[in-house]
Amino acid sequence: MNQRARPAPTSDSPTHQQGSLEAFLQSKATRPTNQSTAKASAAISLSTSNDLNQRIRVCVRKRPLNKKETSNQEVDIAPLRGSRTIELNAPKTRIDLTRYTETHTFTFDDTFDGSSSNTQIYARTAQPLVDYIFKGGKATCFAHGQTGSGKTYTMLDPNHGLYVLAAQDIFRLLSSEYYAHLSASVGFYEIYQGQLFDLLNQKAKLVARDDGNGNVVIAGLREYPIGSVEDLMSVFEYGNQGRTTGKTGANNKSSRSHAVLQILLKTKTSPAKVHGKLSFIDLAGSERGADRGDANDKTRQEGAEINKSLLALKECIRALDQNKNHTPFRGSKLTQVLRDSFTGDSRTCMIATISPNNSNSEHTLNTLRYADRYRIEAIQELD
Ligand SMILES: Nc1ncnc2c1ncn2[C@@H]1O[C@H](COP(=O)(O)OP(=O)(O)OP(=O)(O)O)[C@@H](O)[C@H]1O
Repeated sequence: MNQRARPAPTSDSPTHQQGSLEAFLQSKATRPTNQSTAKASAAISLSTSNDLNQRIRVCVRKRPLNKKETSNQEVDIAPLRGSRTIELNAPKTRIDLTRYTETHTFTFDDTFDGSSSNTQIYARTAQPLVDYIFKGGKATCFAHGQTGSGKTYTMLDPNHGLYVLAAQDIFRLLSSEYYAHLSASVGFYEIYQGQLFDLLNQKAKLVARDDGNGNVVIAGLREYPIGSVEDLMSVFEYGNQGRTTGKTGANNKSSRSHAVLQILLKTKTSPAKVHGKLSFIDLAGSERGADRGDANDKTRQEGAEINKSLLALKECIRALDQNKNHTPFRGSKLTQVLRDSFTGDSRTCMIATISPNNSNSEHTLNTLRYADRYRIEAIQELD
């Protein structure tokens, strides 16, 4: 039986029992903060090597086999070959029921296996983006992959997600005299069933608009000033409690929405100007009917909407890949919001997350193919 971790909002009337962000932060102020997770990270190199300075980087992260997969005697069918190449040995069955293996090989900017930590991944994915926003740019780091493959673990894990590691560097840089004119603030929203909801403002409905210069503006989004890593973690904790998750056959705490956490660097002038923006996007996972387990209507409807928006994202990647004049960004709220991550001089890092086991080979091939398309787009840009 499918169980929801918490009630999900309906499209036109989001349900939420959350108090305000201020009340939440006040209640936390009386509790000790988790200092151990906010240790200063290794020194950031402001002159990152050239291979990390591409406009688009595409990396793959393979998670370890989980307990269930191991006890089902599943095996890892996606060995890494060096630091950039991954092989997928997909099990196949012929019409006469004989079995064979189909091998696919892909090369990306970086590949990581189950032994890689978030800190190692951060250094090759989001850290260069932190550098970039301090130089005045816009950057996006997003995770894409099937349900249960490790997107949330990578991007938005409350203690060691890439956003925490980025915040450690951001506040270290902000504490230097060189950046004394800048301050940070955070916005956090989810895209659920084709609509935007503010996770820092009791799920108020938001509207995505084009500002006329090709920039996407989320009208009404609450931006909360933050002065430390602990501040950001508390604000995130509050917002994350409102995020729509549910239990599916593939993941006990599956994200049923796309979540966007954006950290803004602003000048301390009046009015303040946006100096740089870094968005972390944790996409809801692509799923098949079987992944949903014993799903109710709502879970099925959510799954259909998730797949529809991810399909729109794939259409955009395909259009970019084929150099089409028109890229269908208007195809979904997700692609509308992601639009300025794909165009202009913004920097983007896609982390394609995959499951290693044989029964997910179809999904894994699909994820690797789209990540590959996106990378070809990046290479064409360089030519
Ligand atoms: N690299 C990893 N090392 C150890 N455990 C991991 C790793 N990646 C994911 N996991 C574990 O696998 C489970 C699923 O991960 P996660 O929730 O991040 O998947 P997801 O891709 O965000 O799924 P969904 O799309 O359903 O939200 C979690 O229990 C998580 O802790």
